[in-house]
Amino acid sequence: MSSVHVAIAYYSGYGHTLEIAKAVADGAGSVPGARAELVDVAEMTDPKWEALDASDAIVFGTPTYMGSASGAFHAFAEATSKRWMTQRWLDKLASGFTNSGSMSGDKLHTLQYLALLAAQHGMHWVSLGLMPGWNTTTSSEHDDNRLGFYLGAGAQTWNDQGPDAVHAADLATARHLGARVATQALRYRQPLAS
Ligand SMILES: Cc1cc2nc3c(=O)[nH]c(=O)nc-3n(C[C@H](O)[C@H](O)[C@H](O)COP(=O)(O)O)c2cc1C
Repeated sequence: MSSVHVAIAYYSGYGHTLEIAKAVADGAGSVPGARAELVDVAEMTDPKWEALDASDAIVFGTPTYMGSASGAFHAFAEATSKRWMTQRWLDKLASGFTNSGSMSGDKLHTLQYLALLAAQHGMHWVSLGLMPGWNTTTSSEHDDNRLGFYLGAGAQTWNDQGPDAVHAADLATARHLGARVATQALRYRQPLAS
């Protein structure tokens, strides 16, 4: 069986987004033939860059700070320009997630930014692939995709709570995203029918 490598390139200032990143990795790693690797973009090293270069898919993750990706994630994104110059990541799969204090908190802008970053690298964006939850009188905040994103996974954690308070539904949604990216990476590896 072919195997695929899903890298989760994340930043987390206070540990909340790290919990989401770990759930994405759990989901990716749960797919037979896939392995997942967490890459903290605040501490990039040559081996970490090489791991991203060698991956089949990169899932970008960052908290939303001031309506966009965090400054540290932006610094990483700027550093990827060396890869952009040679289109080193051309045709890899990509996806993304973000987490913030408010239900909206302008997270969509962060996901759109991550998708643009992927597009600049010529990567293929994998959407969340879940119907929105918590949007009828009979649904609940415990539904997968409770915040109703399509582009990637969006999570919300209370500003006065620690990382252990990350919502179980957001973790489940993140696991779904990781599994979906790994599954798509395995499909993408299949030879084209002649
Ligand atoms: C500098 C800063 C800016 C923030 N801006 C936003 C924002 O625009 N929208 C929002 O909903 N939450 C915002 N927050 C809250 C964080 O997104 C939230 O605390 C998140 O869980 C932090 O994740 P982390 O622990 O992985 O850093 C901000 C927090 C900080 C520290």
